[in-house]
Amino acid sequence: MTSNQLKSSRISGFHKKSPQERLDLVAAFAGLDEATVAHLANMGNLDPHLADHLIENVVGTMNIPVGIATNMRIDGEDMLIPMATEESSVVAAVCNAARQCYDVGGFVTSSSGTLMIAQIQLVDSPDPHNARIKILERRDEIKAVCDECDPILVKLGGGFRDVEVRIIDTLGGPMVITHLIVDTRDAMGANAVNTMAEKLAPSIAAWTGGRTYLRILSNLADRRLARARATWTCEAIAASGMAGEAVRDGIVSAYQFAAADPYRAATHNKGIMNGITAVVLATGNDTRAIEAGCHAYAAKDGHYGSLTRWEVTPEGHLAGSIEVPMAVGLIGGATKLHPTARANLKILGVTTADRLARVIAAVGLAQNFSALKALATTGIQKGHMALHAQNIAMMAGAVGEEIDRVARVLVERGTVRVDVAEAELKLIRG
Ligand SMILES: CC(C)(COP(=O)([O-])OP(=O)([O-])OC[C@H]1O[C@@H](n2cnc3c(N)ncnc32)[C@H](O)[C@@H]1OP(=O)([O-])[O-])[C@@H](O)C(=O)NCCC(=O)NCCSC(=O)C[C@@](C)(O)CC(=O)[O-]
Ligand SMILES: NC(=O)C1=CN([C@@H]2O[C@H](COP(=O)(O)OP(=O)(O)OC[C@H]3O[C@@H](n4cnc5c(N)ncnc54)[C@H](OP(=O)(O)O)[C@@H]3O)[C@@H](O)[C@H]2O)C=CC1
Repeated sequence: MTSNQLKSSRISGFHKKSPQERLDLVAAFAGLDEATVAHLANMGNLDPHLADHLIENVVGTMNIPVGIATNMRIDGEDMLIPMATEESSVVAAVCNAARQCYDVGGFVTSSSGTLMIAQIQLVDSPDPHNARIKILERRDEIKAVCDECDPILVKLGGGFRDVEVRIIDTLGGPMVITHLIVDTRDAMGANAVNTMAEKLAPSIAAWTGGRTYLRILSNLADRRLARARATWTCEAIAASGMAGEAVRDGIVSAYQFAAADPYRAATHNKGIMNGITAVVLATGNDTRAIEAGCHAYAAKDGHYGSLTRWEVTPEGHLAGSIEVPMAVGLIGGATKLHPTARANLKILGVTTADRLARVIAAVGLAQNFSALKALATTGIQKGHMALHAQNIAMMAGAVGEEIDRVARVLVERGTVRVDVAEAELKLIRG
C-alpha cells in the first residue's frame, strides 16, 4: 500500500472486516504504536463479538468507571445507584446530597406514565384544518393499525392510547402533524412507535390528499415525565462557618438565577445531567435521547430555564423538586444486551422502566443540590478539585501510592495544577 492509499479515509467494505483487521488498517492510517494497538484490542469486560454487533465498524471499547451512589432513600426504599461517568466528584456529590436528606425520608417520586409520542409530518395539504379533523375521525382505525404493529406490547398492557393532530406554521407553509400517543411500558419505545408511524403514514396521506415525510418519535417525551422531590432541614445543610438558613437561601437564589438566565441555566442543567446521564449510561439507555428531551423540556415555556425548583417550606426547610422527560427502558437497545447494564440494573433492583425513570429523576435532584450548595458556600473548586486532584496527579505521571500523595499536596497547597504535580512527583521520587 502506498502512503497515499494509507491516508485515504475512503475504505470500502471496512464494515465487513473483523475488529482486528479494522484495527490494523486504523493503526496504519494513524501510525499507532504496538502498545496503543494492544490497548485498543483489549475489550475489557465486553465480549468482542457483542461489541462488534452493538455498533458498526468496531475496533475497541471505551471503559468508563461505574461508581455507586450511596445514602439514597427513594419512596422509603434504600437503594444503591450505579453511575457511569468520567467526571470526578459527580458520584460523591450525589452521596453527599442524599446523606443530608436521608434522616427526613430522602426522595419522593412520581411519574406521568410511560407514554411516548410518534410524529407524522404531512405537507401540501390544501385544507389543513379539514385534514386534521379527517385524521381525528379515524381514531379507531388508527388504533387498530398501531396495535397490530406490536401485539406483544399490547399483551403487556401497552399500545396505542390516543391520537392528536396539530397544525404548525413553518417556513414551508402550514404542516399537519399527527401525534400517536403510545404506551411503551418497559421499553424506551423508539422502535415500537417508529414502526407504527411508518405503517400509518400512507393512510394519513390517502385520507387527506397531502404528502407525508417524516415518521419518527419525539424525544420531547412530555407524556413520560418523571418527578422527584426532597426536603432538607437547615440543620442538616449547615456548612462550616455558614448557618443552614444562609445555605438554604443561597441555594434558592442560585435557582432563581438559573430560572432567569439561560447562560446560567445551561450550566445548572449540565450539573443535573451529570447525575441523570450517568445512570442512563450505566443502565445501557440512550443518553442522547434523554439529554435532548431534558433540554427541550427546559425550554418548553419559550425560555430555556431550570429543570429543578428550589423553595422554602412554611417550616423554613429547603424543598427541591424536579420534573423531566425520562424515556428509559429495561427492554430493548443495549439494556438487555450489555452485561454491565444488566449487572447495574440488578444492583438497582428496579423491575419497571417507570421506577427506573423516577430513580433517575431523584439522582438529578440530588446532583443539583450538591452543586448548588457548593456554589453557594465554599465554591465548586474546593470539593470538586480535591477529588480532581487525583486525575491531575495521574496526568503528571504519578502511579500507585504516588497518586494519593501528590493529590494530597496539591489540595493542601490549593494549587491543583499539572506543573505543581510534576514538581511534587519529582521530589517524591528523589
Ligand atoms: C465533593 C464533595 C462531596 C465533598 O464534600 P465534603 O462535605 O467536603 O465531604 P465530606 O468529607 O464531609 O463528606 C460528606 C459526604 O460526601 C460524600 N463524599 C465525600 N467525599 C467522597 C468521596 N471521595 N467519594 C464518595 N463520596 C464522598 C460522602 O457521602 C460523605 O459522607 P460519609 O460517607 O463520609 O458519611 C462536595 O464538595 C460536593 O458535593 N461538591 C459538589 C461537587 C459537584 O457538584 N461535582 C460535579 C462536577 S462540577 C459540574 O460539572 C457541575 C456544576 C457545578 O457546574 C453545576 C452547576 O454549576 O450548577
Ligand atoms: N430519536 C431516538 O431517540 C431514537 C432512538 N432509537 C433507539 O431505539 C432503541 C430503543 O427502542 P425500543 O423500542 O425501546 O426497543 P426495542 O424495539 O428493542 O424493544 C421494544 C420491544 O420489546 C418488546 N417487549 C418485550 N417486553 C416488553 C415490555 N415489558 N415492555 C415493553 N416492550 C416489551 C415489545 O414488542 P416486540 O417484542 O413485539 O417487538 C417492544 O416493542 C434504543 O437503542 C434507541 O437508541 C432509535 C431511533 C430513534
